[in-house]
Amino acid sequence: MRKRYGRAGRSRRRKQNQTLASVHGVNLSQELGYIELRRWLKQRGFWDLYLLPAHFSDTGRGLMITKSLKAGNLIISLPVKCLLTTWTVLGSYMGEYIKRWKPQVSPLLALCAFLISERHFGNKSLWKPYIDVLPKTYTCPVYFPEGILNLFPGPLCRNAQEQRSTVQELYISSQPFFLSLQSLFGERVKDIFTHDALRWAWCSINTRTVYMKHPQSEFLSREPDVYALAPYLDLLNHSPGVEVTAAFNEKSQCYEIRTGRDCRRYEQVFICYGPHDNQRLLLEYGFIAGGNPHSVVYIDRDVLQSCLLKEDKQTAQKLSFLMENNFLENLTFGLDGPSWRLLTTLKLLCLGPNEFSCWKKVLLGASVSSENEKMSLNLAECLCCYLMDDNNKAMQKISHRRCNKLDEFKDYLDLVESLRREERRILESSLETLKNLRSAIS
Ligand SMILES: C[S@@+](CC[C@H](N)C(=O)[O-])C[C@H]1O[C@@H](n2cnc3c(N)ncnc32)[C@H](O)[C@@H]1O
Repeated sequence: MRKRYGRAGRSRRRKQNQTLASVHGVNLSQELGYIELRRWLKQRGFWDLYLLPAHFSDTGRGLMITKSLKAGNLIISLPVKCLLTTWTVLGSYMGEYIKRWKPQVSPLLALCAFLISERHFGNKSLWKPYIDVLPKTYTCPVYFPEGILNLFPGPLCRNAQEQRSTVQELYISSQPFFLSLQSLFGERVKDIFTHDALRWAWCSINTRTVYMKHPQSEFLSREPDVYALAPYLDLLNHSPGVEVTAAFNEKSQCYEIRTGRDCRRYEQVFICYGPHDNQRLLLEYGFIAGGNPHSVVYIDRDVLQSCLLKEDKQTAQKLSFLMENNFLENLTFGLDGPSWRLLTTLKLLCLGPNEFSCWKKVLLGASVSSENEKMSLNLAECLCCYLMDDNNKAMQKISHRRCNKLDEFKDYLDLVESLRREERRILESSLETLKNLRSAIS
């Protein structure tokens, strides 16, 4: 008989279940797609009893380990036969077409074309069990509706637009090559190699490949050939705090990942995709990591300019000096306050007319005058408040969008909102640090 709980008890139980689902996940290994995938991998020499696909409430699909691991243990070792690389493509039915094509296609385009083609072949595809478990859609900016991109912070918005243009240009410039593949298909290639299909393939490669350097092929253009799609291994999610070593082992001919720390039984195993901040994670992988220690808030040049109180001839000179020396790039606030780069830039901008000759001192981290220290902290605070205001306005627009019941956009709005919330946390913390710094010098 089921136990009856009071309201507090029910709420406690719900919270416990949520924690369990986020930590332990719901085992997916009995679903047909994963049974087929594991059978297919076994035929190619990979079998792992301890690593199971599971759904986790906080990160979505990932891999759960059913035995504990010690630091240095292998998480996964995937034989080369399971990897999908440009070698696979060049050795396939598409290889002859690629080898003949001039100008040579890039490694990325070769992989995209192969993925699209294999998805199209469905049951006839040798890679079907893998293609079947790939996401059908992605949450990278190239998938975002135009109206929602404007809710991103400025620098991310620009990078997102660039990503859309990259895919659009690749689609347009690849048309002649796609047309050259016509004899492989019964249908019109225009209906197979659509913009939507290319966007899907591009995101599959961008979000899922592992780094694996291949020797330059004479049949491909000279762009770096560093991609390997790694079925099953690519179910591993990212956590900024974990340490792993990952590389192709020439001796075992397997792509291997080792854990840098102990992993507990029945928990999700994470790897680290790199020390990326949340804007980068959203741009490249379509998600953000809560509490990401690498996260920062970027300051645009025009935001900096609009916070400079009085713009005189000297300010213009200083700005062009800073720009020439690349000092206006990567100016950030982090959880521990303004970055060294930001503070140095602000100190340079706040040098008085008779302090201008001391710029080297500023670069060496020495104090020029208490007036300069005060003014640069004031400017930092002004920037922080400006960004906070921008953040509040974006949050208001997000909630306004939600009121308009645009449910189809929910996932995208959730993502922007999480990013904005994380950025607000950073700005609040930076403001606190700035207050402390100011009271320390006054
Ligand atoms: C290599 S795949 C990992 C497996 C993926 N979750 C899946 O279901 O196929 C990378 C993608 O997983 C998702 N992802 C990875 N780490 C995540 C995390 N910590 N939180 C949320 N999503 C994550 C992102 O969508 C990312 O583009």
